[in-house]
Amino acid sequence: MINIFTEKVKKITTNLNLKKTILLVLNASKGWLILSVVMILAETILFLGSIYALKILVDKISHINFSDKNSESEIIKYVIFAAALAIGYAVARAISAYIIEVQATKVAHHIDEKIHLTAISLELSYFESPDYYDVLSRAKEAGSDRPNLVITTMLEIAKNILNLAAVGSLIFTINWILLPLLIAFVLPTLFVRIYFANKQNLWRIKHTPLERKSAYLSNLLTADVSAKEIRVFGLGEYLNNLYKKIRVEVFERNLNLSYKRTLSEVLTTSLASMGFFACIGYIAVGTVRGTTSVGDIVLFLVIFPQSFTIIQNISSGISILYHNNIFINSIFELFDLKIEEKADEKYIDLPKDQGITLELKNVSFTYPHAINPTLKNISITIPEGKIIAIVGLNGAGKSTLIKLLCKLYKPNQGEITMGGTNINSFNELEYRSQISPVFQDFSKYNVTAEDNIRFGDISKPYSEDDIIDASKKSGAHAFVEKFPHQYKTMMGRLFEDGHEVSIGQWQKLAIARALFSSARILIFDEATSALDAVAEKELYDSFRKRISNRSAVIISHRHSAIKHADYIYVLSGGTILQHGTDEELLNMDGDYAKLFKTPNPSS
Ligand SMILES: Nc1ncnc2c1ncn2[C@@H]1O[C@H](COP(=O)(O)OP(=O)(O)OP(=O)(O)O)[C@@H](O)[C@H]1O
Repeated sequence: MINIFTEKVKKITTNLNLKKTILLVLNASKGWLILSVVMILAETILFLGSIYALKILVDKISHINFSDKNSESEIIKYVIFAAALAIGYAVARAISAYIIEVQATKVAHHIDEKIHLTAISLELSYFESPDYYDVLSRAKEAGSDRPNLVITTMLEIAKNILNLAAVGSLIFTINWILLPLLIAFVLPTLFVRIYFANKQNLWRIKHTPLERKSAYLSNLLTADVSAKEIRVFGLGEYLNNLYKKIRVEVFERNLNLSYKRTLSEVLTTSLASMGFFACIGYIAVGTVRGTTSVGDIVLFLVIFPQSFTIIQNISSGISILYHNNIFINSIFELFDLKIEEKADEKYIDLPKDQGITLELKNVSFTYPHAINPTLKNISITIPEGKIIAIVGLNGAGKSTLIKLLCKLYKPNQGEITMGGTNINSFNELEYRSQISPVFQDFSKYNVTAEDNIRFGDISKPYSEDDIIDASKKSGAHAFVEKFPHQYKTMMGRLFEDGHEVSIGQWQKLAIARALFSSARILIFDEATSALDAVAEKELYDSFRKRISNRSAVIISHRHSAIKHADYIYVLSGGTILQHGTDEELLNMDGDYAKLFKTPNPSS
């Protein structure tokens, strides 16, 4: 699956993905999009009208009959008419800008939401792929405004094409030769912009990994999690130099492209200016010869800068479309992943009568991108209502096994069953609602203390008693009740009035979270590693009472945590070496006895 994804990423081309973008924006804000189109049409009509009114005004002034008493009032009428159109144009532009702003916000929210929904629905294995992070980082960058920018740019291009057609027809009324002359001089600007926009996009695709690396280093230098080590180990300067090296490399690679683009733009805009003066000369000579009017010169002087701006706008609009295309593609790439994953899956209900005994049958597993398997031919049973412990040295594969039990990864060989049915047959959410883990690298949520606990089952109706009950069982209640706002206290220091606690206290909140859930299987992966010896002993000595009749899987390096388990598996190098009760294993001459027979101070 990862390989398919990598292939898909490689296939990103610079083709414009306009149809999908339009549908996306229509989905987010149909009404506002229609309004934008209407306003753009109004703007164009008013723009044209105001310019043409100006030309008529100048012609009227230049042909004025000074003996005619009505001519003054007639001129004023034309001035008022031209002014009204110009004001109408200004108002239409302001309304358009407002509509576009509202539309942009709506689209940005819609896309952010879709990106989040897609990210949370992806299998964990996607997070193993650097390609995924490249696409995600581009999609996130694109998320807030780019699809809308593409639509507004398209509307702008459409508006400018309409304006150009209108302006072109006005130029045509002066003299037909001016139009092809102008196009010939201005067109190279357009081509140069499109060419370099395309080059810039290819450059961006190539450099996303480098950009991500520098963003990572920048984050390391500024984030709180790394602040302590950076100071203690004096890593600041070293990391900053690494960051600077990447920035300089990216800058230098981009410089060459920028240099070529600037040179080409200087040449093409000079050509356009030559065209302008050639036309001015042509009309000026025509006026002297009496073939063109003063109004024509005024019209041209107003129109030419306008038409030049319009053509510039069209070309920069096209370059914006290309420029944003890679980001838009990344968004669709991300959205498409979800559809691929979830299609055609049919689920069966969770077992009711058969119980929830979990069984791993000859399970083997290799991480995506890894060469060697982490788990080899593992068979373990977690009977309903029993406490099972898994023991092993660092890197033995214990946490990996937990990830498989949580259905975060699927085994490459063998199967995991619940109540005799392969867990792949169950709906993921439903299956996971039966499993409540405390991960080794549990999350510290910067929300209230009670929400830290409620996150164990957010669908459960709010009950303060249940929250406090779980909190007491985990040992968190003792410190939470001392907070000024008890369970309403904000945890962590990211937000105002936040209360930072020790790592052991965070861990107690994580345990309370797992206990709060109604899941029938609890998993404690090094869940008490930061607890003091007294707190850990208290927890495990009455563990059965605390978890009532639920099943549990405990992973720990401490004998005190596992000795009460009903059955213990010893894992080494991804295989089960030994299994039995604590007493049986201690009496065997194996790894378990070596680890735990000589009591250590913490056991
Ligand atoms: N995301 C990953 N991608 C590739 N390989 C991984 C990944 N996570 C772990 N591994 C590999 O799997 C092996 C087992 O890791 P695991 O975290 O399951 O060990 P563990 O028994 O829980 O160790 P510890 O006691 O240190 O927590 C590691 O040696 C590592 O090489």
